[in-house]
Amino acid sequence: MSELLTAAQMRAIEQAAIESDEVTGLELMERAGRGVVEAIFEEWPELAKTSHKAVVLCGPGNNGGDGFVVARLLKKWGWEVEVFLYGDAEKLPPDARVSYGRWVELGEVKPLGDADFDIDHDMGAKVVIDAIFGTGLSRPFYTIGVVQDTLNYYSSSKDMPNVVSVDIPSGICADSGRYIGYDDENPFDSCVWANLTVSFHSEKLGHRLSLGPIGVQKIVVKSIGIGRDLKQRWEETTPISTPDATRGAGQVNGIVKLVSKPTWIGKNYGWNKFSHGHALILSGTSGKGGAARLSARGALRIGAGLVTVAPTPGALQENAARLDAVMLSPVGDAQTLQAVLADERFNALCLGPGLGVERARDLVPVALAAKRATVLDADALTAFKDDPSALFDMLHENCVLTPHAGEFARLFPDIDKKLNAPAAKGPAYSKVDATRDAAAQAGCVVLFKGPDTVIAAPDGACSINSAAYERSAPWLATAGSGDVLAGFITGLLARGFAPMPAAETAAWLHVECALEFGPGLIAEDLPEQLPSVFRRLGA
Ligand SMILES: NC(=O)C1=CN([C@@H]2O[C@H](COP(=O)(O)OP(=O)(O)OC[C@H]3O[C@@H](n4cnc5c(N)ncnc54)[C@H](OP(=O)(O)O)[C@@H]3O)[C@@H](O)[C@H]2O)[C@@H](O)CC1
Ligand SMILES: [K+]
Repeated sequence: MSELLTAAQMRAIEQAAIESDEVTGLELMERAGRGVVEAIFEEWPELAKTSHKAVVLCGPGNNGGDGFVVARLLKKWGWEVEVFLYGDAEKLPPDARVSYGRWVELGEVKPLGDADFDIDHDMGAKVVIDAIFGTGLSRPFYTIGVVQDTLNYYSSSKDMPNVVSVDIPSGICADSGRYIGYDDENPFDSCVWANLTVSFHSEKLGHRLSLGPIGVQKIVVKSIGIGRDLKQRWEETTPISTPDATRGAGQVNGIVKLVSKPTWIGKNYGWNKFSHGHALILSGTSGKGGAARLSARGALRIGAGLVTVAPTPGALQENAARLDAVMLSPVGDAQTLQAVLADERFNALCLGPGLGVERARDLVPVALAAKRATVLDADALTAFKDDPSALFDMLHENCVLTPHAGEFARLFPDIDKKLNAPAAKGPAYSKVDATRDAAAQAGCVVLFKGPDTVIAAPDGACSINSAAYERSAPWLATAGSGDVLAGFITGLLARGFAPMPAAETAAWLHVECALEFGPGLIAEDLPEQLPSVFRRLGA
């Protein structure tokens, strides 16, 4: 899994490299600028063949400094380059000031303001470089709305210059992926939309969270030669908490991981069905069983040895008519569930999909008291909206909560309020912050669904399963898709996965199944893609 950094973590890493005399800040800036030019020529190889025109928009910090390096390198490549600066050259930070000085030997610098931009005119450029703000964006910017609109017009129109953002599109908070600004005050309350974004060393959280991917469009990460192991670097510079390999992505001083292809999905297959665990999926009344059946199918396909659905007695016939490999055990009330759970072989439980809120209120306490690995989704979360702390008091470390945005707001209203307050300054409160806070409050793993699914454990371990860029699967937002995900997690818990890796692996496979099927997907299709996904993974 690769690391996703905050602006502060990136700065600390750069600082450690600079302080160890490994490299100077100016050298890093040169490498960053070179990385941008390389990425442009890799993306559009025809641009490297003859000279063209570029417009470079530089801002008041080191992001602008990178822009001056890009301008110089393109000029040396024979291009015509027009450079604008937003801010005062005398106030540039030292490295950016040097880069500015090197550019000034080659060409002029015009002030960047709205008057300099005409939205109908492409300035004859093939590429416009957005080096206005990077990881240092600290507040909204209002004064160059026309510039911003012009760039967005370019990037979304054919035969207009390509917009290349340096590090992150200006306006996006590198930590949260949110646009910095007040909705009601900023008429241009969005960021630059790029055609290509070139970042350095590692992706930042903002490339993956919230609206970040919409602005970023395509992300390329270039090395700036500070390649020493990130963990080692942190150990040298910061007190470290020991990462725990048994907890999936683990935690290295708060660094968030990007969930990637599991390497071990097939490795713990045992000898027979009994060593793959037995998942119990609680279900609802007659006519409401579809969601739990989807979970059960997911749990079975992902490798649980046995799966039992437990509907109300009245819904037994309906379920018997629909299920074959999945077994049935009627559960009318809490007492019956307690008796069923006396069988220790049920090692993973799933409550929520199609369960009904009343029934959830009765059954969840019994299920949690049994201390099995437990997924709570849908109705099992909504059931506690009036008294979330009653639920939190019962939860234990082997639980996974899987709220979507609405369920999250019901269970964690204070956290949700913070997350949805306007991002008035950077770094803004992010979905990563929110999910970590929720996991700490709940005392178990929380998987906060979305195209940017965030998974966090109470100790701060956190990862993002991103369905963006090459893994974008908007058709995954379909009825019942969450029920299948709950089933995937339950199935992996039954197989003995710990909650964090179970949630991460299930979320990754869920997106993979959607990609495997493509548009037109319905929830029933998801579990059926697992065999070919597993084959591809060599599981
Ligand atoms: N460090 C390194 O060695 C390397 C860094 N690299 C590059 O540096 C970038 C980070 O640089 P950075 O920290 O200088 O931040 P950056 O995004 O350029 O802007 C900060 C400036 O903008 C100002 N400002 C903020 N918001 C504003 C607003 N709304 N309206 C107006 N002004 C506003 C802010 O002012 P302040 O908040 O301090 O008042 C400050 O002056 C990073 O993204 C990467 O591209 C690479 O070269 C590799 C080596
Ligand atoms: K930028």
